[in-house]
Amino acid sequence: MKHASIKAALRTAVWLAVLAAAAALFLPKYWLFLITAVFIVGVALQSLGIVTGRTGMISLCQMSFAGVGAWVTGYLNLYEVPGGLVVWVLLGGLAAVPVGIVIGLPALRLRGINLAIVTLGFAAAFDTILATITYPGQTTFTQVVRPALFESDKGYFLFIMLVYGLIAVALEFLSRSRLGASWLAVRHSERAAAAQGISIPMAKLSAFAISAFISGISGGLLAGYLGTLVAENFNMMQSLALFAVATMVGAHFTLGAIAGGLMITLFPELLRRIGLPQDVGNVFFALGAVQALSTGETISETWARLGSKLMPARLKGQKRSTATTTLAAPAVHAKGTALEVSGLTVRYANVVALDKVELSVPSRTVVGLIGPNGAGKSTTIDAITGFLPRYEGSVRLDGRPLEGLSATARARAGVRRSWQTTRIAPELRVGEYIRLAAGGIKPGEIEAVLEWFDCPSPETLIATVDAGTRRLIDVAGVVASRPPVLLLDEPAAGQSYAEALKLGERIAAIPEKFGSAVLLIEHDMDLVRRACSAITVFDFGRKIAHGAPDAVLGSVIVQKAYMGVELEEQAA
Ligand SMILES: Nc1ncnc2c1ncn2[C@@H]1O[C@H](COP(=O)(O)OP(=O)(O)OP(=O)(O)O)[C@@H](O)[C@H]1O
Repeated sequence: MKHASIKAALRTAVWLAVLAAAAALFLPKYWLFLITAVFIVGVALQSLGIVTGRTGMISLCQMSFAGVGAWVTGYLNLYEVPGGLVVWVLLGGLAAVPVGIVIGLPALRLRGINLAIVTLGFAAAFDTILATITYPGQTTFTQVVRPALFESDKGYFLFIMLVYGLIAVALEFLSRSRLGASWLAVRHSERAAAAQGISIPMAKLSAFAISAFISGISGGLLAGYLGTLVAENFNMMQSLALFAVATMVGAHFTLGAIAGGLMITLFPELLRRIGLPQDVGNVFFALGAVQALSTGETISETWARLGSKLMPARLKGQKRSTATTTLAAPAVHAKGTALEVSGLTVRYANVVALDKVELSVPSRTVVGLIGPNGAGKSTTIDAITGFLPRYEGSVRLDGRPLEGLSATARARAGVRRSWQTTRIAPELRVGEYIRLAAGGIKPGEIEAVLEWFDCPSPETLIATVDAGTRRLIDVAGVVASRPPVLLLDEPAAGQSYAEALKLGERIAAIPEKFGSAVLLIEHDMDLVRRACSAITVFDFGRKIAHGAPDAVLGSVIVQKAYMGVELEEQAA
């Protein structure tokens, strides 16, 4: 995984260096000056890519963070603080961090349009503040001093390319780190992310903080580019245009950020040359954003899709290496009852979904939980894993009550689950997902788990695998974390009959190979027979049977629950 990050980072660094050298050598002075702005805007777009593209939160105040960075840079320049532009820009970025965190706080509770209103409100408030103050050096026309080595316009272009490259490389590493994967997981499904033990507040606030830092840097770079700044450089309309372009191009991709920078910088130039009003640009950006939202695909993703069609199959990373890997020894958990549910009652308004049910899963066993549709099986899993606001009764893990713990805390304590519908972020690679799901797992162990489940190689993009395989990867991630208890909610959905039976065999072997106990919800009775040593049956929110699979599945009460009146009619 580390190897892949280094390769990706090197690739990015090399082609950016080639681009910089070609531009510096062949572009005329005026165009070089314009292209410098492209990459400064590209930095701002990269910052928005973190918060919006990667984490799925709307930020309409990104240029306000840039404004903070620019203001601090201008101030430090005015007072000739030692260190020069590099230090001032970094301090400007740091100054934007607390602002980013404060703006990020409402994101812990708000989503979508509500978060958009809050961030837009901040941008409007920032506009008002800027209208009453001036940028340091604005009235005295004090120019922000560029670093001595990069003073000329060509030099400053190379300086900007250096900064852009450093940020792009850092983001390559970040996007393949657990933090980067957790942002994508949060964007895709907050519930699934919490079930993996990810702290949602931490993921959201870190995204806002790092995004504000990079945006603050872009403001400082702009100060060095223009020399003096005015409030209009950072107003609300700039933030809105940035958001629209980021949505259109996919600013969390290095190429997308550059394409967005080109549009924002060169479009006004083009409009000026053909004599059209500048507002036409905003209309175009808005239409592009609507197009990307309605097709669900940004320009970068379209390029990637078309590019992958042209790529030879051998480069796509679908095949796992043939070398066989060995699973680590099973985890050692407490003996006795791993999971104990007593008197569990759940109501949805007038519907009693669960009525004082009892359930227990001994350690290192597989227990099936079956019942007709609406019997209360998923509700039981939701209650155990902390996804219901309230329930009556108690849930104990290795004898310890879980009441009062959030979903994240329960997952960290060792109750892990999969979902009826797969909730893996498609932008992740298989190995990144397993690492995200299983915490501090070693690369060799990731390979071994994937091999054991017959899943694609770690480098395979989730988006490229079919629904049945995604479910298998989902289960592999939960199993790889080797918790005391794992709850699998219909893991065979989307699999063929043969695949389901094979999965049944694998699930039966989980306690021995990984040390975990399993509570398995399934409708496929052949799979249940293969996997489980005991079965509990629910009907209408009550426990109606428990025991060995053959005895339970052969009992009249269970058959009646499944076939209802049909059986009564046959008996009559
Ligand atoms: N959010 C909800 N609001 C209201 N009622 C709900 C809600 N979720 C579940 N129910 C009701 O609670 C009962 C149990 O539902 P649950 O989804 O737990 O059943 P299940 O056994 O998992 O069914 P299936 O096999 O179809 O997934 C059903 O009557 C269902 O309609």
